[in-house]
Amino acid sequence: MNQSSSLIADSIRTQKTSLLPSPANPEYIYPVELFPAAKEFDVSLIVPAIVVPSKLVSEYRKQLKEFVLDKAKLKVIVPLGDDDIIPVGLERRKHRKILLTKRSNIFDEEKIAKLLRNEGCFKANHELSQSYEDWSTHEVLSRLLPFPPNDVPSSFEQIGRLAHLNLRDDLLPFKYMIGKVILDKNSPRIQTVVNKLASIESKYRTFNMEVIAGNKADGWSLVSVKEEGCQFEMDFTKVYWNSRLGGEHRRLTQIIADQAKDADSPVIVADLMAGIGPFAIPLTSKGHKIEVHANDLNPESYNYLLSNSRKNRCTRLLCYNMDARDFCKYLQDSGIVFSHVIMNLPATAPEFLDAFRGFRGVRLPRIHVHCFAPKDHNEAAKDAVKRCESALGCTLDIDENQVKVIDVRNVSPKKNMYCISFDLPEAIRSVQSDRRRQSSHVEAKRQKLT
Ligand SMILES: C[S@@+](CC[C@H](N)C(=O)[O-])C[C@H]1O[C@@H](n2cnc3c(N)ncnc32)[C@H](O)[C@@H]1O
Repeated sequence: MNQSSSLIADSIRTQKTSLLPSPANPEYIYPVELFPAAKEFDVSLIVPAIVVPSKLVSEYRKQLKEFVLDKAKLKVIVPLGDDDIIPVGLERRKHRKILLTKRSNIFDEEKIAKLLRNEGCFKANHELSQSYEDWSTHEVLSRLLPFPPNDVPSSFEQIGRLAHLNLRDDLLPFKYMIGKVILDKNSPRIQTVVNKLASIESKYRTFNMEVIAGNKADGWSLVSVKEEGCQFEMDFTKVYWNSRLGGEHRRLTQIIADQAKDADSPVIVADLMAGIGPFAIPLTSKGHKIEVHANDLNPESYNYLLSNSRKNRCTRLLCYNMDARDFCKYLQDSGIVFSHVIMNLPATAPEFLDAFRGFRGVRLPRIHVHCFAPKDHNEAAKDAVKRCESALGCTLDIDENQVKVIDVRNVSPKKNMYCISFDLPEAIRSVQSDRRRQSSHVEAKRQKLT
């Protein structure tokens, strides 16, 4: 909180705080129309101001930048009120007040003192009335929660009209209050606030969530999201979606789309764990010469993949509902010659590479496999290569197989998500499907990743 805001906060700290939510009433869901704590934010205080001619207001504001009151949502240029005293000869309506930070000696500051010598500029005060609506989410929660401002949540992941939080354990007693403030400050853009109940462990990478504020009527979890110019509809409680992966979806689709520009025939892509299609749909809805075979094990994801494909008028998108290993074999058996494979199931995707053992396709594809690994990039790269080699049953040559490891996103204090891309090695063709027999062979031939 900046100096001005903290002064305002100090002034309300002296007021009655009995209505503040506390761990004593943790299960209290705040009514939509009334927030008991809201009136704690009604505050009135006097701040210094400088009155300047209206036509020079932007110029003077720039000059006084460091002294102007800095508080979210606050108008710092205001007209003169009837109570403001104005020197004889000056016209009230042709002047504006610039509100300044509340320092006792503000008018002694050299820049302000100099400005006051200009015609039409003079000192004033301003009575500032603030209410709950005028405070930012962070300011309100910093005031209400018994934590230092740095430990107060104010951001969230947005999925259409839903705000999705993953609150720390010590914040759970305050979850309904946090939900209510986030809803108030972001409505109508946000209509429901949910908190994740447990870490993602399910087979389909979905998770349980609790509505902590807002609309929870039937259909609350049906959302529509825009990414890469495409519209995705889904039931957020039934399929996987992560808005934080937008950058990765763009990066990989761009690489493939760029290659398709120079290709004579369509580039064929196999998306083994496609979800509702954040790679597959942009690749096939924009007229690129790209054909995607997109698969997901979750029947709900498959259904949304189909409906989103229709909605976005995707050409050359074929959808499947199979296990990724079976799907990989199916594509080979069908003689489909794919040149890129996307595998985004970071917890276990590298292990699925065993499905390529004894590869029979006429062309060895480029693989893009996502995984979690330690923060340190070199350590992560070694880790990722080792997991891939172990599942493939043969080694990867950094140069020959064009191995690249990209940092995708920060996941937790110790873990990042990465994407490892490589050309499937020729040696995979002669690897048999017995994983146990191959792993010692890989250990012996392991290369050092530099
Ligand atoms: C992390 S999500 C990624 C989805 C999508 N690629 C994206 O970027 O949003 C992983 C997906 O893998 C699917 N999945 C899990 N196990 C699978 C399996 N054995 N075969 C195919 N898909 C699987 C899940 O249903 C989920 O949609």
